[in-house]
Amino acid sequence: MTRLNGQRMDANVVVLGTDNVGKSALTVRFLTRRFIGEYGDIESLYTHNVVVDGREQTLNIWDAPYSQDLSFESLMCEKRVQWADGFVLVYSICDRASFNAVSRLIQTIKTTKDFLGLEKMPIVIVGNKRDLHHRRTVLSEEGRLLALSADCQFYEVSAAENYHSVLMVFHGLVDRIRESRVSAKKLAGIKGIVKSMSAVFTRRRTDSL
Ligand SMILES: Nc1nc2c(ncn2[C@@H]2O[C@H](COP(=O)(O)OP(=O)(O)OP(=O)(O)O)[C@@H](O)[C@H]2O)c(=O)[nH]1
Repeated sequence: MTRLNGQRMDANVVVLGTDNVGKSALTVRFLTRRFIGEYGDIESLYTHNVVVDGREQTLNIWDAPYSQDLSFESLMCEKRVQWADGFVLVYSICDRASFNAVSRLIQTIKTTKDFLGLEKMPIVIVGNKRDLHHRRTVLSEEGRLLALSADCQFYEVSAAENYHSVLMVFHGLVDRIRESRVSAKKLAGIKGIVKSMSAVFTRRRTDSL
């Protein structure tokens, strides 16, 4: 989970999406600025230090596999939601099924988060392989609309061709994680005030009896 000590923040990020959408390409591009083409299909956990808006961050990034087996996927989702401070959900703009899977993943994450009683989970949706626009089957508007309806951020990128847009994805998620931490702190503060006020009133009422 996220830790804030002064200016430094640690955050856990899960990169998720169906096979072949470019999860590893996106992650490796962010970590190394490079696109190497083939990545194998091993699950990986990386730690990376970045500076966002002048503040240092340590990101733990889990490049996670996806399962078609929905019961296994929901079990895994519980583990991931417990571990994560935010999600990068990736689809390929040339693969409609991968887009539909992102839509399902958002629902599964939200249901799991509610089940675990957690606060809002920051999510960024990424339509990858923008360079293959001649093979596009998912319109940008569809991605944008999905993000709007699920209160997520949206980016279309090409991990193959562009580092900057990939950087924006991770910086965007860091911003969202920070925002959600600030609102969680405020909420905890308000809850604390309400709790102590109701304790005072309860005491007064019992004293006057
Ligand atoms: N043209 C193009 N190809 C890409 C892009 N991103 C990834 N690829 C290619 O898509 C294939 C899959 O990329 P990966 O990064 O391995 O995808 P993944 O989602 O991690 O795949 P799994 O390991 O199966 O889960 C590879 O051949 C990449 O070279 C992109 O932006 N544009």
